[in-house]
This record gives sequence, structure tokens and C-alpha cells, in this order.
Amino acid sequence: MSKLQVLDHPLIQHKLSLIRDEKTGSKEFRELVEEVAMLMAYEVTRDFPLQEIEVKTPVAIAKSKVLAGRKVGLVPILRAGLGMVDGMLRLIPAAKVGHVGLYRDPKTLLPVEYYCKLPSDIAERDLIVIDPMLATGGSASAAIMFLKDRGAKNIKLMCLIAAPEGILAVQTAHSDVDIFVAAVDECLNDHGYIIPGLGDAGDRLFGTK
Ligand SMILES: O=P(O)(O)OC[C@H]1O[C@H](OP(=O)(O)OP(=O)(O)O)[C@H](O)[C@@H]1O
Ligand SMILES: O=c1cc[nH]c(=O)[nH]1
Ligand SMILES: [Mg+2]
Repeated sequence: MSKLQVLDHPLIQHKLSLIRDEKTGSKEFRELVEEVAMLMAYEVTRDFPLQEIEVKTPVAIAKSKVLAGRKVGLVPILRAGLGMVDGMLRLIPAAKVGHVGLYRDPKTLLPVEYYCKLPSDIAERDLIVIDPMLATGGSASAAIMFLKDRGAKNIKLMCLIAAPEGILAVQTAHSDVDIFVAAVDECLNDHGYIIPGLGDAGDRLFGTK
């Protein structure tokens, strides 16, 4: 079974409360989502391997550590996942970014695919799928399947808020994919929205409705 990690760092939790607040407008919402994504990236990359090198300081040779050259790919699920990309790139600037476009049909709640553009070498990359919301889990499961169909092997999922239903769905469909979230909420409502959640992440990021 894949691991679920709830990132309970105080800065993440504080900013998440501001993100949830209905009074937070699009500009601040975007800034906060970017900041939380950056803070979460710090934890999601904790298992990245290091290698020792020697660095000449002004006074001596230091045995020091650098990332062991693993290639990283970020895969935002459009649209709302876009809000998390820049924050993550601030910490992992060499990552390549692939885009998977999915929207949830409001009646069936099933994901509908409309776009895909991925780095050609995704099979060699450590991939992090990003989306603020994990509700039924349909979109994340479909995006992950999409990547696996194209050869991806090493995949993590990072979301701001998850419903228990979504976590179970992804864990059932993809037991090899570890999930990182800032909060696990109570449930879904009849329209598939996370309760209490934050509303529609895409609409709040981009000012649509
Ligand atoms: O777990 P699920 O039940 O699949 O729901 C979660 C999906 O719903 C939202 O996207 P939405 O369909 O609203 O598209 P958008 O990002 O373009 O607004 C969200 O960003 C996820 O991708
Ligand atoms: O609560 C939810 C569920 C799906 N998508 C969202 O943006 N919010
Ligand atoms: Mg939306």
C-alpha cells in the first residue's frame, strides 16, 4: 500500500487556513498556493539521494553533498495544478514540466482528458503529479495511469487538500504511488466537492466561475 503523508508543518497549516478562507481573493490565493507548494516540495523531495563531492572553500577542501543527479518531472493537472508549479520550480529549478489537461464532468464526476504534453524522457524521471484537490480521486488516478501508460515508473502525488474517498481511490488504483497532502478533510458533498475544502481551486486561482 502506498504511503500517505500529511505535511503538518506550522507554516503550511497557517497558509492553508488563509487559502481556505472565502474572503481570500484570487491574487492572495495564487500567492499562498505557490508558497504552500514550495514548502511541501521541501518534504516531498526528502528522499532524494545525495552524493559526496569535494568543494574548495577559501580556506580548505570540504567534503560536501549535492543531489545525485536524479531527473525530476513535475506534472500539474490542468488547470488548478498550474498554481503549484512555480513554487515547486523555485526549489527544483532543473525539473521539467509536463502538462495533463483533465476536467471533471460536473454530472458524472468522471475526468475528461483534453491535453497532454510531457517531456520525452518521463520514463527516466522522478515524477511529482500536482493538483490542489484530491476529491473522488478520479482525476489523479487517470493522470497517473496516463503517465504509466507512457512508461513512467517513479511517481508521487502532491495535493493541498484530500478527501478520504480520493486517497482510497488512488491507493487502490496505484499502490506504488506515495501521496503527500497538507490536510485530509471530512468528506465529499453531493457535487463531489471536498467538505470543508476550499471551494473550486481552479475558479479561485483564475477568477472564473
Ligand atoms: O478528485 P476528483 O473528483 O477528480 O476532483 C479533483 C479535480 O477537480 C478539480 O479540477 P476541475 O475538474 O475543477 O478542473 P479545473 O482545474 O480546470 O478547474 C481539481 O483541480 C482536480 O483536478
Ligand atoms: O472541492 C473540490 C473538488 C474538486 N475540485 C475542486 O476544485 N474542489
Ligand atoms: Mg475546477
